[in-house]
Amino acid sequence: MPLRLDSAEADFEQRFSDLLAGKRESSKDVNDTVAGIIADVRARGDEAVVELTNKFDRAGVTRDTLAFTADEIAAAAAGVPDHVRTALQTAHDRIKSHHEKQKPQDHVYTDALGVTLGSRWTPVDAVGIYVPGGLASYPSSVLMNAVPARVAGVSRIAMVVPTPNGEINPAILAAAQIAGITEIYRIGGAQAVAALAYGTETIPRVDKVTGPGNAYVATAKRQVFGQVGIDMIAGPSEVLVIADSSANPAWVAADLIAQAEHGAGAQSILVTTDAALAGAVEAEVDRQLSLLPKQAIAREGWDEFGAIITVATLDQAAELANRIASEHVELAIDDPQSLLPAIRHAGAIFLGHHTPEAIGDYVGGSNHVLPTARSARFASGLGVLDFMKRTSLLGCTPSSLAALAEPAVTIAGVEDLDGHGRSISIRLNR
Ligand SMILES: NC(=O)c1ccc[n+]([C@@H]2O[C@H](COP(=O)([O-])OP(=O)(O)OC[C@H]3O[C@@H](n4cnc5c(N)ncnc54)[C@H](O)[C@@H]3O)[C@@H](O)[C@H]2O)c1
Ligand SMILES: N[C@H](CO)Cc1c[nH]c[nH+]1
Ligand SMILES: [Zn+2]
Repeated sequence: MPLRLDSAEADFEQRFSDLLAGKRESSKDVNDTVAGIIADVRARGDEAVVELTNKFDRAGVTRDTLAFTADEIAAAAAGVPDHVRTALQTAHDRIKSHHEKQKPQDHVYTDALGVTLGSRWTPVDAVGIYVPGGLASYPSSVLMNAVPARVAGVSRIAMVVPTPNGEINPAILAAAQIAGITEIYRIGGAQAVAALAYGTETIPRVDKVTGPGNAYVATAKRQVFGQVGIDMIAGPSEVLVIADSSANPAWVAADLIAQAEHGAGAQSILVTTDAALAGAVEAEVDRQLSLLPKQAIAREGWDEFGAIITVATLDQAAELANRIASEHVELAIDDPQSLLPAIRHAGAIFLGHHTPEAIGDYVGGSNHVLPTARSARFASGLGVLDFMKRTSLLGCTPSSLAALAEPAVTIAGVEDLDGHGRSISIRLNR
């Protein structure tokens, strides 16, 4: 049974706070396990990666088979049916076209004093992209990571993907081929993140690790941050649907199930102004779950982490959505534009009855790697800027340096840093 809350009830605030505080991702156990795995990979390199991969994924890898060969990639991709390849190519092209619009411009100008100021954008040299693959396989996540990296101009992209029982969905390799990725390793979980961050004999280290994954992957990214950059925490998937009486209960139920189906801590929440709709959606989720191939996973997620919240007004729904700061927020109302300004914290917003979140997972063109676990309060979805960095530029002439010298030397004085002051004053013709 999902949690049922009603904002009119006296204990609502307490129960809502408990929902916010609920941990789906990073228990102490996961933190400790991940710290052990990272230390092991740092100490023993390939040997640890091979051992851990065979332990957790039963992948049957050796040091020599950690990387897919070019022939393996080509053969698997060639076996993918034409309609799947076409769908992946459509997704690729739409993601690429949208992300190309995110490419930042360098900006340089000279101010009234004659000081040149500006920003220059350059790509990260080497990135590791994580493609999840424990409970499900995600060819779409290959594209969501790889396309913005390529648009940014990253020169080395190393992809990791777990191969449970030694198996890979060929569509993963077809997506990689479409996106032009050639360096691919059969590894996942915390050991893959550690290998990318610290390097092993076989896997050269990268500068940044991006991509979604389960609690082990998300925790590993947190723990290697600093050694490498990370995009954000994109952990177990979430959706929050705001619906009023204009919503179709069967459609809303289908969207809640679509996230619960991700399993491994995924969360689906309905916030509605219509108590009758709340009941209808709950019954409909039950009915649709019984038709779903992944019924057990989705039902577990819905029962454990799902919630249905009844509120008085759409403004109140928006306020709760901001406090939850969900990865995905759907506005299942007739006039989504009217509520849009009120939604301030969300990884992505889906507008109106005809925009199921799943269209954004695949072919909408926007990125599906999005901040989870309330991190949409301060983080954004994956994009081209995650694969670039901004360097500031500054240039003085003799006269603009002279004009700025006095306040600079004064501040150096109050900071008691005479060396700083001297490096400025030494240049002045006095
Ligand atoms: N936020 C996003 O953008 C986004 C996108 C796609 C998927 N997802 C999420 O990614 C996740 C994918 O999870 P998944 O499990 O299918 O694949 P995954 O690749 O993230 O995790 C599989 C790995 O977890 C590790 N692991 C599993 N159990 C372990 C244990 N007991 N101890 C140590 N390591 C262990 C193994 O190394 C295994 O290779 C889901 O939660 C899904 O919601 C998020
Ligand atoms: N909903 C997931 C997190 O945004 C992404 C995904 C990939 N494939 C299916 N779904
Ligand atoms: Zn999804």
